[in-house]
Parts: sequence; structure tokens; C-alpha cells
Amino acid sequence: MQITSTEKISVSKGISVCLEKNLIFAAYRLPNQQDPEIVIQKSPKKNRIHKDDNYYNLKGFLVAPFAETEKYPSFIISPDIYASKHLSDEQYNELQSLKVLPVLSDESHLPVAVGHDDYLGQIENIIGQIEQGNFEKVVLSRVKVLPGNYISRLAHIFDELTCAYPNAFIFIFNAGPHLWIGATPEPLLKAQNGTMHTVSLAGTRAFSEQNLNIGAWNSKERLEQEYVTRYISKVLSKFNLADVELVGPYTKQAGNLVHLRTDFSFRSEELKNCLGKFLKELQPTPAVCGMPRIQSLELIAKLEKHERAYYAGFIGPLGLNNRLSIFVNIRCMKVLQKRLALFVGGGITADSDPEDEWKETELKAETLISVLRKVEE
Ligand SMILES: C=C(O[C@H]1C=CC=C(C(=O)O)[C@@H]1O)C(=O)O
Repeated sequence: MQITSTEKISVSKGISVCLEKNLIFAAYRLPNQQDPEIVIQKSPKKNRIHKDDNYYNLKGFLVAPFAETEKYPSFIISPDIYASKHLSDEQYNELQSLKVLPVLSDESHLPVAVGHDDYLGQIENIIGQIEQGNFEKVVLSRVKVLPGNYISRLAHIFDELTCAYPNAFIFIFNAGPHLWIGATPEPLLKAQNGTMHTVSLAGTRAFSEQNLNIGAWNSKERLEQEYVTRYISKVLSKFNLADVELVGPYTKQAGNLVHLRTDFSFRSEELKNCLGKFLKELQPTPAVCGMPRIQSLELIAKLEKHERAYYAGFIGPLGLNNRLSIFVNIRCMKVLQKRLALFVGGGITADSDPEDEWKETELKAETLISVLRKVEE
């Protein structure tokens, strides 16, 4: 049915239609911005990308996994239809005319939920390895599974996330069996007016006025974040980036939580021809992986019972509105036909208390669960 109307078609309506048709698309709302944006690809084929590609010439919504595999590749969603705030009648008609794509079920690889005792056992294992001098920090994650089919409610959940978390990056993306939604507080790389920005984010407390005061944070928490800062500084010097400026650490609210954060900025020119390589070198940082990195990747693969897939990978718009804004995919969930899989993790260091670490992941899960409760009311 063709429409010509004076009624505006919202991004939220666009999300619903894309989900009904199972199209490859992404919608997002950048931190501290009003309007959500939507990127819809007409072709059903994933556009895979590689780190040697010239990212500067890419346009669309970038999706990269925690660890690149055949099953979880990096790809970019083409902006065949791109709209901010509203779709035009023409765009909506074009969307309506696109064919429904088959649902590619991923139910054969269900993320395995890990309970309290198993999680504490894994943390103790990591602390033991840190005490033996094999690691400085390892970020362990787990999955919380919530039964139910939420697909028809995702547009509503997206809208609620945008209201609940104005300073987060709110996103949803769908491509084949990969359907994810979340509200991440962690920018990975942003380019603005010739300057690039990245952050070191780690250390978590429940939000309170008192916890916004940096003086309230202890040396364990500061060290946990300091590892990330050191790692990023090292990557920046490896790429010979000039004029690096560093601000922090300071406290930053993320919904029901507060984190420690340090901001880095540097000239973007230098990365023009090696952005893909730089991103792969930078991510995963010890905010989601560990120190040393390769050994942490191996330990994570050995200990965790689930595949991280796109959790702790990176996502965001590239080359749209002349912007580059990429975020680390945390505070997120994978949406399956009959369940949601919430991914939550936390940094383990020598002084970690396993029970506190469990509580921290419960708090992190609340970021999304509190919004799910709202849409169920
Ligand atoms: C790995 C996650 O958070 C990271 C970002 C901020 C604080 C973190 C922490 O305190 O452990 C984590 O490094 C997650 O939310 O799943």
C-alpha cells in the first residue's frame, strides 16, 4: 500500500517494519542527542569488512564482534535508506516494498547462563592465576537468560532506552541471526573537527551522590581502570599519534551506575589510512578483555561457557552525516525467538571479592532489566 500522508513516520515505526520483515538494519540514538537515526540495507547479503579495508571510505553502521570468526564476522549495514527522526513517505514506501527475509534461527547455539556458584568459581580461578603472576586483570562475563518472545516489543524497548539513558548510545541492529539491542556507556572512537576521542572506562559502583565523588573510590578500583588507561596510552604511542591529551580519571554516571573514566584526544589525520588496523589494535581493551591481552583472550575462551559473539565488540555509524562514532557493545542483549540473552561482565584483579563481582554484574544487568519491566507494565 502506497502512502502519502502528513503524518510523520517515526524511526520507531521504521524499526517495527524492519523487524516484521527481518531486514538488515540498525537504529541508534547518539549520546546527548534528541533524534534517533535508522539505516536500512536493501540487499539481504552481509557486507563483510576486514581490518585492512579503508574504514575512512566506508558508510553505514559498523558491527564488529569481540573475536572475529566465520560465524561472527565484522560487517557494515549499508545506508540504502537512511533517516534521522522521521522517514519520508518515499522512504517508507520503499521500505514497504522490500521483500520479507527468512528468519535465520540461532537457537542451536543458545548462550549458556552461568549461576552464582559457577561464576564465583570462575572468578576464584582467575584470582589464582593473577596471584601466580600470569595476569594483571581479566574481564569475565556471563549471560542471564530471560524467557519470552520480545521481538514485537523491541521498538518500544528502544524508545524506553532512549528516555531512560540520555547519555548512553542506544542501538538495535539486525543481520541474519544477529539481533542485538542495548544502551552502552562506553565510546570507543569518535571523530569531530579533526580530533579523535577515545576513553578508558572501568570500575563500577551503584549510582549515588557520594559515589560521584572521586575521593570515595579505593585503590583497587583505581588500578582496575588504570590498566585500561595504560593500555590505551601504549596503543596510541605505537601509532605515533601526536598531541595526545588526557583528562581524568573522573567519575561518570551510567544510568544506575557510576564508572571511572579518562578521556583521550588526538589529531585524527594520522589515522586516515590505518583506521581498521588501529581499531583492531585498540579493541578489546582491558575494559572488556584483560592484561596481557592474548593470554586473556585464551583464558576467557576457556572459562566462559558462552560465545561472546558481538558482546564486547564494537558498533556504530561510520561516514553518516560526516561522523564517526563507534562504541563498545556492552549493557546489551542478544534477542532470540524465544528468549533474551543479557551479557554482563566485570574486571577481575588481585583484590577482587568474588561475591562483590557477582553483585556488580547483577547491577549491570539492571540497566536493561529495569526497562524491560517498564514495557511489561
Ligand atoms: C564489561 C562491562 O563493563 C566494563 C565497562 C565499565 C566498567 C567495567 C567494570 O567495572 O568492570 C567493565 O570494564 C559490562 O558492562 O559488561
